[in-house]
Amino acid sequence: MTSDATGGPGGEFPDALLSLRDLRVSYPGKGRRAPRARILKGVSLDIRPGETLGLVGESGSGKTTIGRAVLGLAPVESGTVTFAGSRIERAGRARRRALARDLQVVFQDPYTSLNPSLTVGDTLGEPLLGQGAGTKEARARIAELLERVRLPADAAGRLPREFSGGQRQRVAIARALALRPRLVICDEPVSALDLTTQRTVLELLLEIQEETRVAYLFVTHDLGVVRFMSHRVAVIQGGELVETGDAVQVTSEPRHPYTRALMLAAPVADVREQRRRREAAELSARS
Ligand SMILES: Nc1ncnc2c1ncn2[C@@H]1O[C@H](COP(=O)(O)OP(=O)(O)OP(=O)(O)O)[C@@H](O)[C@H]1O
Repeated sequence: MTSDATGGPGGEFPDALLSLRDLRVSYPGKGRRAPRARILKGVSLDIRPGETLGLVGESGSGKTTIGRAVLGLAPVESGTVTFAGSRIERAGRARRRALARDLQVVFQDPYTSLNPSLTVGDTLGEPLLGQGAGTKEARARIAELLERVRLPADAAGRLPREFSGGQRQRVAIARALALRPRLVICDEPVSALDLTTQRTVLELLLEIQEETRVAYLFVTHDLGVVRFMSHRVAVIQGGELVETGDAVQVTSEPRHPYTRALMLAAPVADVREQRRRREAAELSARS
């Protein structure tokens, strides 16, 4: 079966910024004779400019692998990845370097994703200088970025260890934004943060999207977060997309049994809300 989060039956989004078609990723088996481990089994999805596609599914379902395949970090067996009109699934190193202008990533763990020996200024300056900016231009852009993510200007001279998890994640976001990308892959960007900090970082990402029209592929296992952030949601199970659609519709009236099960498994503090969800899921299962 081919999984599909495109514009509908045969209805691709003609204005898509990123399109995956029948994408298959597999890794060599562990032993010499072991079969390859098939991780993505024919995934198709579209993301339009300025849009957030939330990608949800349980641990091991292949969410991160989709992001890695787009970034050229997972072995694509077959299928296509088209970004801004060009096929990139087999892009070499030079093309990848050029693509870094438009395609960036924010990882889950702000404690390991930043180089501990680089100051925040050097962390933000690296991509700018690497793409040919002059020192003065880079310095101005660093100041702008720090202000954008609401860090003080003197943060530039400090090391990551001097910052909290939420502040570090804001540095990681600033670094991803440095080159004004068109798409940022956000791989569980708030899962390592406490709830209040999560909210601040998510709101920051939304503000930035409003200002810049950046698109996000937003990977998360948290249905509350996905609903808050996404325009559309794709649900992945065992390397296949099982349901896709408008974020509110998928999270409040899921059609696929797997999505319903995910919804029921999602922790909610409020017992009445838990009951409401269960009843809604049962109703929708009957209809
Ligand atoms: N380099 C690799 N070699 C072999 N198998 C891999 C490799 N990377 C990932 N996998 C396997 O691919 C499957 C999907 O992993 P992936 O990280 O995409 O899942 P996920 O949905 O992002 O999970 P999580 O929410 O736990 O991060 C897992 O079974 C994982 O063990």
